[in-house]
Amino acid sequence: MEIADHPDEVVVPPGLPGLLTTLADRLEGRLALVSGRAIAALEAMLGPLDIAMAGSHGGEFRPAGTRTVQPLAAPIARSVIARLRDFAQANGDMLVEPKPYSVAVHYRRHPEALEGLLACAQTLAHSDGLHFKHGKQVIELVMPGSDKGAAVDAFMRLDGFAGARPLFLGDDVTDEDAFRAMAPHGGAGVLVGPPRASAAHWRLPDVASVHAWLHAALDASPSSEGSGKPA
Ligand SMILES: O=P(O)(O)OC[C@H]1O[C@H](O[C@H]2O[C@H](CO)[C@@H](O)[C@H](O)[C@H]2O)[C@H](O)[C@@H](O)[C@@H]1O
Repeated sequence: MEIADHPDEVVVPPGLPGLLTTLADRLEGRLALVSGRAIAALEAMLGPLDIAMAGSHGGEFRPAGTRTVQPLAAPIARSVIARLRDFAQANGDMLVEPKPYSVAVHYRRHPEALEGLLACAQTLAHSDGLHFKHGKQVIELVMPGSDKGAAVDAFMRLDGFAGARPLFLGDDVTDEDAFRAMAPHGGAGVLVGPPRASAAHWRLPDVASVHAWLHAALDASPSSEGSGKPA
């Protein structure tokens, strides 16, 4: 999906949920969505999908075949969210996005507030023992132990994934933890976007090329009937 000005304005291409479901079926369940967003936010965008998911940067984890979300971290303290809300309100009413195991503050509409936001977030990270992430026009505080690499490792311990050679596609700096987690499993990362220093071994230039690659993979897979189109 392409970046939008506001998280609620993301446009999901109409064929994407079907494409993901078809891929998951073709891979016999060995497909997982690993996101900085909450699992609830992923489902609000994509609809209810029976696909393995990890949200809140790996703080929450849900294998396929269940609606039960397992925590991989402790919930973030309400006092941290309240402090960031106070800062955001005092600085142009920046968007605060609380998630079960992390909290994001979006400064896309208020770049002038970035310096103060970084100082506020780093102070909170230090005082409350949180990890700090700086994504695309967003800063996030997450519970220790929750990152996308930890989520990858948790999936790879499941029977359905164990022994598979994983590929992880991502565009954000927060995807680097997952790219680094690929090597011990014999897998590789695929950076989506322009070249940058990255632990990924491969690169696709943009979201459109990811969709094209996934459709080509479906077309080429042995059980495909040739259309590559999701059912
Ligand atoms: O791991 P991801 O699935 O890539 O999630 C990363 C963050 O995505 C969202 O923020 C980003 O997308 C927004 C909508 O396009 C954009 O407005 C924002 O600037 C981006 O940082 C989401 O809101 C965050 O919670 C995720 O951590």
